Amino acid sequence: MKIAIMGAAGRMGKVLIEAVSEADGLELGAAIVEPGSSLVGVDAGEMSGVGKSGVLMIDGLEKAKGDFDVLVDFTFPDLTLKNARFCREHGKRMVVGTTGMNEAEKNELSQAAEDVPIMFAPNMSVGVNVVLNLLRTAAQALGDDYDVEIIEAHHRHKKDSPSGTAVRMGEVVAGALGRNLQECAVYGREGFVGERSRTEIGFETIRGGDVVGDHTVLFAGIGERVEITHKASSRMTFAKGAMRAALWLADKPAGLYDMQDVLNLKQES
Ligand SMILES: NC(=O)C1=CN([C@@H]2O[C@H](COP(=O)(O)OP(=O)(O)OC[C@H]3O[C@@H](n4cnc5c(N)ncnc54)[C@H](OP(=O)(O)O)[C@@H]3O)[C@@H](O)[C@H]2O)C=CC1
Ligand SMILES: O=C(O)C1=N[C@H](C(=O)O)C[C@H](O)C1
Repeated sequence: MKIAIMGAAGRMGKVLIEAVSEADGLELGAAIVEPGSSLVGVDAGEMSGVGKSGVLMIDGLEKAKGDFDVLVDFTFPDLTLKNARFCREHGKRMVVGTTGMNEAEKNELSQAAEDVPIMFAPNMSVGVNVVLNLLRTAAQALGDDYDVEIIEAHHRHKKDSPSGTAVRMGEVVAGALGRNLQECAVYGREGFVGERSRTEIGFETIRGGDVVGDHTVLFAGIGERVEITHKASSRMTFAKGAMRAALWLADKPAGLYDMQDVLNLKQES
């Protein structure tokens, strides 16, 4: 199966090229960089440090049309949606890791999935997807007596906030508590904001240095606190998840899937 990597020279792009080179059953078909990039024409394997791949980087998905089966896209919302329109038109599968999409953008991605299989997840690590199930269990057991706060930390270059993973964690906890995240989320606090309401879910964001991705969900009760934490120490954990998803999509019909489908972790909510 041939893989195209969008944003090949990005933090995730480079690691994804390495992951393709290590995966059984997958082959690098194309590596796409920003138009005008000085990396156009450079060997993608050499750029990512895995040695010559024979695939020269290009600057446009249309130039790769005949060279791939699955597009792996970890970039930014506008570009991912443009690529989804292309994949829909040309019958290509997609693995999407891009975060920071608003509701309208997510809807647009699901429309593309009416015609092609797309796996879309804010975090492709096995650990985070297991944590999502732990969070559901904890929230159901602890209930409304425990205040929920979600704290995430990422590297200084991250553009979206809070992280896609933190938002998904919030959705899972809110769902388990019978709340609507859009109504109960509070993002950061500053000034004389008054006492915390009992039903809010707070989000705190830290940005700095080279933190790959830390997430903690705090359930704070009277007399005790429960903290469920995941720490990513290498982007390879996300890249391996993306490869697993690309292989999993091979025999799937059109539709929007997530990493819990790939890992067979889906639970009744
Ligand atoms: N789902 C998951 O498991 C994970 C998701 N992510 C998400 O992945 C996304 C990317 O993260 P990260 O790799 O750190 O970001 P980067 O900014 O490092 O990577 C994005 C890359 O896309 C390139 N790019 C810009 N425009 C184009 C274009 N028109 N065509 C092709 N490439 C283009 C950028 O080039 P340039 O820099 O020159 O503009 C950059 O190299 C984020 O949304 C992040 O949250 C990250 C990790 C895990
Ligand atoms: O931008 C990142 O780096 C990451 N983004 C994802 C997110 O927004 O949740 C996943 C991971 O935490 C790394």
